[in-house]
Amino acid sequence: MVTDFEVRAAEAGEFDAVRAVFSAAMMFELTPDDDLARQLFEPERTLVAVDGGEFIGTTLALTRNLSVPGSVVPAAHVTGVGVRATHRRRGVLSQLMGKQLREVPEAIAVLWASEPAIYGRFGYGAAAWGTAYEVDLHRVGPPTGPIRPGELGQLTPDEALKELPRILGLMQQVRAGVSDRSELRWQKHLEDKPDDRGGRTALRIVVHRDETGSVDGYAIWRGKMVWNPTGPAYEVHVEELVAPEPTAYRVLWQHLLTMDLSAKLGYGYAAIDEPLQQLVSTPTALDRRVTESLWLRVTDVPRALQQRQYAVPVDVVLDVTDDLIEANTGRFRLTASESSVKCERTDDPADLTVSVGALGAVYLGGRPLAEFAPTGRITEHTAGALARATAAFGWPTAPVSLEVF
Ligand SMILES: CC(=O)SCCNC(=O)CCNC(=O)[C@H](O)C(C)(C)COP(=O)(O)OP(=O)(O)OC[C@H]1O[C@@H](n2cnc3c(N)ncnc32)[C@H](O)[C@@H]1OP(=O)(O)O
Repeated sequence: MVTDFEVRAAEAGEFDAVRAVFSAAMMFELTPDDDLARQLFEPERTLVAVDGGEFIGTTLALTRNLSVPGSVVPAAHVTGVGVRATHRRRGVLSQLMGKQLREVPEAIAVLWASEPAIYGRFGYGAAAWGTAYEVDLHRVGPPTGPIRPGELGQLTPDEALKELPRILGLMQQVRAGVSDRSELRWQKHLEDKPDDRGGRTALRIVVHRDETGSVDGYAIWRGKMVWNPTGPAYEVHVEELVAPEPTAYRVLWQHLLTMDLSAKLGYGYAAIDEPLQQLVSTPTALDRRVTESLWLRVTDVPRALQQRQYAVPVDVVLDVTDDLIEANTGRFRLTASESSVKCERTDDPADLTVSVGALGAVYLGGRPLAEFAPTGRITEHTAGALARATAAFGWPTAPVSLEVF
């Protein structure tokens, strides 16, 4: 064990040192200056492990909101987790993560994991599962239907900065798991540095307009020119498609799936229940690969359970186990009706014992609570309580996370 290192909040001037640790751990080259990333740096929400003056580990908690069933709430967006290879497996991450999870003011924390094996031990659960598509455009059978002249248009990044945040906000009302973006974060999202294009074109931002001319959906994509001996086989790479309104959704996908010269389309952020599967004639041509996307950690049980909505009324006493956060352990009564939700500590006997990791996994309504019973992470003490709680924690649409942060 490394025992003589210090874990503390970063200081304003330590952006470069923090970035150097993370880039070394993740094996990517630093770009010379990244002005927007520097402006987005939140030193007081960044923890560093320092050993004799050397930075050996980091973790960041970004200040952002996340949609959860029936609401949009603050969620610590954890990223930048890295420990120098020379100091691995000596407890550095454990110290950083323990301090971070005990101290963040938000009732939940979320992250995308580089490797799924890392975060379960810290009480995170895989709360949203995403689907990556690699679409065979010759086979897929795209959606069909009329497209009015003027219904589709293209925006510059500056124009997009004015229109897109509103659409993302509407999307947060439709699906859990969607993170908001501040103006600065939107600028970073649309920054489009040539080095980040991976051999593809610059960003193209296509929008759908409703009959009044108002933007109600958008797609951000890039193309890649590919010529085979037999002819063109271009690739369309969709980076984001947000269209909560059904016509906008259909028309945008119709547009992208019928792009001239193209043979393949890639999209990495589809939901498990992505409606596109119902709109194409050959869903198998979407070639779907399912992976965990958003991991979620409940850091304050009563506050977290009280700030989401439930699919059906419920009254259940949960006995929560949590090895890391003492205040989370014990019995809590969750009472939810159509008009109110309450979660309070209680001395009443437990209906269910549940690990904090299982609570995180079901928090966004993407996994059934009952799935965890055979794993030992949930025990039923009152007959029928598991079925009732499973129905309440579920949600009609699956959560989706639209970006790796
Ligand atoms: C949200 C994000 O930013 S995702 C990015 C995560 N970062 C990376 O993947 C970069 C490369 N890797 C690293 O920087 C480091 O190896 C880390 C951060 C993954 C782990 O840091 P360490 O300081 O080595 O972790 P630490 O010593 O505290 O390990 C705690 C436990 O987790 C286990 N563990 C650590 N890393 C891994 C891993 N990649 N896979 C499986 N288990 C792991 C350890 O074996 C240890 O288990 P134990 O308690 O049973 O002995």
